[in-house]
Order: sequence, then structure tokens, then C-alpha cells
Amino acid sequence: MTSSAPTGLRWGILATGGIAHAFASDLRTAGLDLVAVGSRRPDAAAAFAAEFGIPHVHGSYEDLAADPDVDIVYVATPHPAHAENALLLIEHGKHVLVEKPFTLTAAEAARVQEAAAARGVLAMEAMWTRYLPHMVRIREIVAAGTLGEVRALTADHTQKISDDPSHRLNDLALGGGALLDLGIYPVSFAWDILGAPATVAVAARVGETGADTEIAAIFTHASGALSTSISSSRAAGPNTASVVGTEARIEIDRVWYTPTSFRVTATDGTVLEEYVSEVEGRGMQYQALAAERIIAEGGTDSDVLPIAESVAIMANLDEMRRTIGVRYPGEADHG
Ligand SMILES: NC(=O)C1=CN([C@@H]2O[C@H](COP(=O)(O)OP(=O)(O)OC[C@H]3O[C@@H](n4cnc5c(N)ncnc54)[C@H](OP(=O)(O)O)[C@@H]3O)[C@@H](O)[C@H]2O)C=CC1
Ligand SMILES: O=C1CO[C@H](CO)[C@@H](O)[C@@H]1O
Repeated sequence: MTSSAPTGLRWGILATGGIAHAFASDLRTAGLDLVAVGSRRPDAAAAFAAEFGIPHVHGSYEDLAADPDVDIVYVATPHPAHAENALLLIEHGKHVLVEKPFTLTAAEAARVQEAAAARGVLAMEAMWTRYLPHMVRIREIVAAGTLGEVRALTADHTQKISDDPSHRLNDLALGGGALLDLGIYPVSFAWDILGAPATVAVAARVGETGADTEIAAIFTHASGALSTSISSSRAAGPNTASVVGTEARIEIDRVWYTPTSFRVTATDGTVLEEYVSEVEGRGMQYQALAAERIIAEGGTDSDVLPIAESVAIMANLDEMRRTIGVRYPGEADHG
């Protein structure tokens, strides 16, 4: 089970940028209790609160963290700020749902994991795709053995995003790079279906700012399966994915990491299942409902994406970046 009905948990949102808006809108659509917003800019917090009818308005992240009427906070800052923001919130006893990638590095992720465990709160990566209904169904189909032995998985996350050097995806100071922003989706999908890679091969193009603009990866997995992924912040491709087994395959339509459709087709061409998502809004509410269920049941970890797996995925991304020579400012300080 990955989602359920709202439990009345009181949500705060930290930051007021693009994805904070999308998440707030999905929380409202799903009837979750959004009570607070915090921004570095008091005006931005006030405007965001007015847009979504949020009662508690905080002109700093510290004030949001200290709000006694907030149970859980969604962190929607650029990746280099995720660890610092999450640690502040955890220190104040808040549960946290932290945007992907969970942090900038595995060392930061491990620090958040430790702090959450010490405080007894939930820290969960907002890899929203894992919680979407079509992904839940895909995991069921794979687990049931319908595909036979899974031999291959493919996925791309390719978008034409601005080449302005100051854009978040190009600026290393903001965690720029296709891998951490886009490539993490196919990487996390491969982990979800096939587990940790046994070997990792990567090739990339690195742009003028030092951030990767394209990256292709081939993983082998302990089962013998291969997974491949391509990510680009310069050109929009199919954004489809497939899981191929000895008896049947799953083909996920574009855009595979958002609510969409898929087919299960047997090797002889028989269509075994056609699935069409029926999701209100963008679909970011499912991860929030999953977090609410875990907390209501007294848990502190996600069964769909445990924090240890988020840390391990960050280590996988660290290794891929080492291979392609992408390094973030002050990374040594980050650990
Ligand atoms: N799940 C998904 O589909 C998506 C996830 N994301 C993830 O969400 C995070 C934020 O992305 P996005 O919303 O596109 O980014 P934006 O630039 O649109 O917003 C980021 C917000 O973070 C706050 N912030 C804190 N420190 C800084 C800083 N140094 N520079 C700029 N902003 C800062 C600001 O809020 P304020 O001024 O109010 O404090 C700002 O509005 C990223 O980690 C990204 O990977 C992004 C898009 C889609
Ligand atoms: O997660 C994401 C999904 O796609 C966005 C672009 O539209 C990315 O920038 C983002 O971080």
C-alpha cells in the first residue's frame, strides 16, 4: 500500500519556487492540510500564502521550522540546500519530505538519515514517481512474475531546458547538471525494479559551466539484467520506459515518470494488460499521502523508498559524477 486518505497531518512548505507551487496545488486538490509556508523572502511567503489560502506565513526558514502547529515540511529548495534545510527541520522535531535528489552528496544524505533516526522522525525523498498509481501497478506485475525473468530496463529523461548559465540546471552552485535533476529518475527506476547496480558505466557531455548536459548510463545488476538510461537538459526525447522480461514486457508511454499509461505484452504479441492512469492534478499528492500513512502507523521510514536506499542512490550518483568529472563547489566541505 502506498497511499490512503488524508490523516489531518499539518503540512508546511519550505521555499516558494516552481515545484513548491505544483506541490501546494496537489495538496489542496487532494484535501491535505496545508497550514504553513516559509520563504527567505517575506513578500514571497505572503504571496504564496494568499494564493493557496495558507494561514501561517513565515519570512524565514527558521521561523517555519519553529512553528509548533506544523508536523511535516516539504523541502523545495535547490539541491545544495536540501541537507541544511532538512537538518534544521529535524532539529525542531519535524518530519520531512525532501525534494529529489535527496541531497547533493551521499555524505550529506547519511547525515540527514542519522539525524532523523536520532530524533525519531520520518525523512523521505520526494521521488514522487515511485508513489504514482501506475508505478505501484508495475511493481505488482513484476513481483507476480508476469514478465518472467527481467532481463532489461530502459528509460530516458530528456528535456530542452534553458542553456542560460545562471539557470538552476546549469549553475553548479545550484546543483546544476542533468544527472542530479533528470537522470535521477531513470536511475531510481532501475533501483526500484532491479536493485543496486553491480557495475556502472557512464558517458557524458559536460557544458561550459562544468555541469553535465547529457549523460548515458549502463548498469548491470546482480540478477544479470541490464538497465540503460539517457538524460539530457538540451533536447527533448521520447521520455518513455520499458521493462523487458523473458515472457513479456511493459512499455510505459510518455511521460513515463508522470501519471500515464502502459501496456503489458507477451512475447507472442498478446496484450495482457492495458493500464491508463486516472490522477487528479500533477500526482505529487501520492507521496504526501504515503508519508501521512507511515506517520499515522507510527513508522519513520518509507517502505517504497527507504532512506537507506536514498543514501545508496546518492552514492551511486556520486560515483557517476566522479567518472564524468562533475564536482560541486565546496563539495569537499559537504563530505
Ligand atoms: N518533483 C518534481 O517534479 C520536481 C522537482 N524539482 C526539485 O525541486 C527543487 C527546486 O526546484 P525548482 O522549484 O524548480 O526551483 P526554483 O528555482 O523554481 O525554486 C527554488 C526555491 O528555493 C528557494 N531557494 C533557497 N535557496 C535558494 C538559492 N540559493 N537560489 C534559488 N532559490 C533558492 C527559493 O524560495 P524562497 O525564495 O521562497 O526561499 C526558490 O524559489 C530541486 O531540488 C529540484 O530537483 C524541481 C522541479 C520538478
Ligand atoms: O524533477 C523534475 C522534473 O522535470 C523538471 C523539468 O520540467 C525538472 O527540472 C525537475 O527537477
